[in-house]
Amino acid sequence: MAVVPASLSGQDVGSFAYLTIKDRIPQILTKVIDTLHRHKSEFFEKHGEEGVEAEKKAISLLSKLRNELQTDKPFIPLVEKFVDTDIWNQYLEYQQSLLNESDGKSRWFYSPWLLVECYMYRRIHEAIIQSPPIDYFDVFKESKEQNFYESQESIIALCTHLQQLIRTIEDLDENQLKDEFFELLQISLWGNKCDLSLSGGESSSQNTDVLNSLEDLKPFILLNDMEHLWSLLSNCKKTREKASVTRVYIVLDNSGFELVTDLVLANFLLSSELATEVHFYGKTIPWFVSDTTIHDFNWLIEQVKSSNHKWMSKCGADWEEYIKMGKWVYHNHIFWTLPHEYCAMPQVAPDLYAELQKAHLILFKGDLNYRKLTGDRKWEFSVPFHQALNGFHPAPLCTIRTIKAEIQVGLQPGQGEQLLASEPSWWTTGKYGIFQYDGPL
Ligand SMILES: O=P(O)(O)OC[C@@]1(O)O[C@H](CO)[C@@H](O)[C@@H]1O
Ligand SMILES: [Mn+2]
Repeated sequence: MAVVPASLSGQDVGSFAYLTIKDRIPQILTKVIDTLHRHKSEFFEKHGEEGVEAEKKAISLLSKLRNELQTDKPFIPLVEKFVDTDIWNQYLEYQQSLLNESDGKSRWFYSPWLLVECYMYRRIHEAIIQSPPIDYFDVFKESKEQNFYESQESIIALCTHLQQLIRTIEDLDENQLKDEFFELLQISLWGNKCDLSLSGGESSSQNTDVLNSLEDLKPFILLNDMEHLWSLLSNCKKTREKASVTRVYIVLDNSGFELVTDLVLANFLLSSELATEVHFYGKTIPWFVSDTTIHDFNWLIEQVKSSNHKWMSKCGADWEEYIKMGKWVYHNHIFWTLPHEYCAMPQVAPDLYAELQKAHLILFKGDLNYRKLTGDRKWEFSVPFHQALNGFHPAPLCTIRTIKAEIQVGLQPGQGEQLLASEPSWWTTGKYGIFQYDGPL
């Protein structure tokens, strides 16, 4: 086993992990409770008194959770039987055993930050599934939909751009096609600024003109491996035999505007023939406020399709067609909402690892994916990405992430330290972004 650094943790007072556990997570929980309150009459209309009782139960479970968090109580096992309950409880026991070896405190401020945050979202889900008949309710749905509605203008601009591009795509030479690819990659990168967990669940939509801001944003791309993605995919296209496939997997992050940018990119991959199939992975339960579930995915495509705007609705119709034809495939797997780092995937979810090995390229969207890829550990800035992946190499992969947590590897010697000295919060605001590739060059 390779030696790896310690996990980020709320133990480090003043760190972003500490502030998240102290302020942001309780704020999100309070918002969840408030959301349930506000839906009381809807639950009554749908389920009568039973619905109101269920709402009360969910709220009391969530208030208890908030109290456990704020008084730094030990983690308790999950109780409700669900597909991942046993794996979760085993992991909690394992973490407890690690802590027993040191000071024995398996609690909110003493456990690895990644576990703490994942545990909180899993406990929210538990409170909901313990409260039938409202056990289907997505407490973050409203915020995700709001993000989509508030980004309408940018979405229209993006869809129009895509449709114009597709019309002339066959006339483009290699360099022009590459430029377009790079442009859509960057849009997908900056789309990741809009997550709702960083903003404590408050609205964080796309209202700047991202298409026209790309040049201004370029200096903030700290690592730029876009060229590797182009060589890889254009090479696949050139060497591909008739009837053979190029599969790109996108491990999705946030719904709303970010998801639109990812779908636009996925559409371009097919239209340019850089890929012949795009596979998407979302979350099986509501997660980190804005993460995409199958319901969000279907809902958003339906919304895009039913838009009054000609080009936007054309996009939605095309996307639905890709799904019907099997060119776009959406997958679910519980692994994505477990607390494990990705290097544990071959042991914990060998079926998923085997599936990922079929990809020609995997794109990991967003900050949480980066944290899980690198184990959410205190790596030195200059440690190579390949090393931080700690054996996770299912296929060539690239992370597309705006930096929103105190973890970054693969920088030039001194680069991270310099940023820290001039701008202490540089790595928690989403101002900077990366395309970081690992795979054959
Ligand atoms: O994965 P995403 O949506 O890009 O970001 C998730 C995030 O908001 O959640 C964590 C804090 O709650 C941070 O790691 C990160 O900023
Ligand atoms: Mn997210």
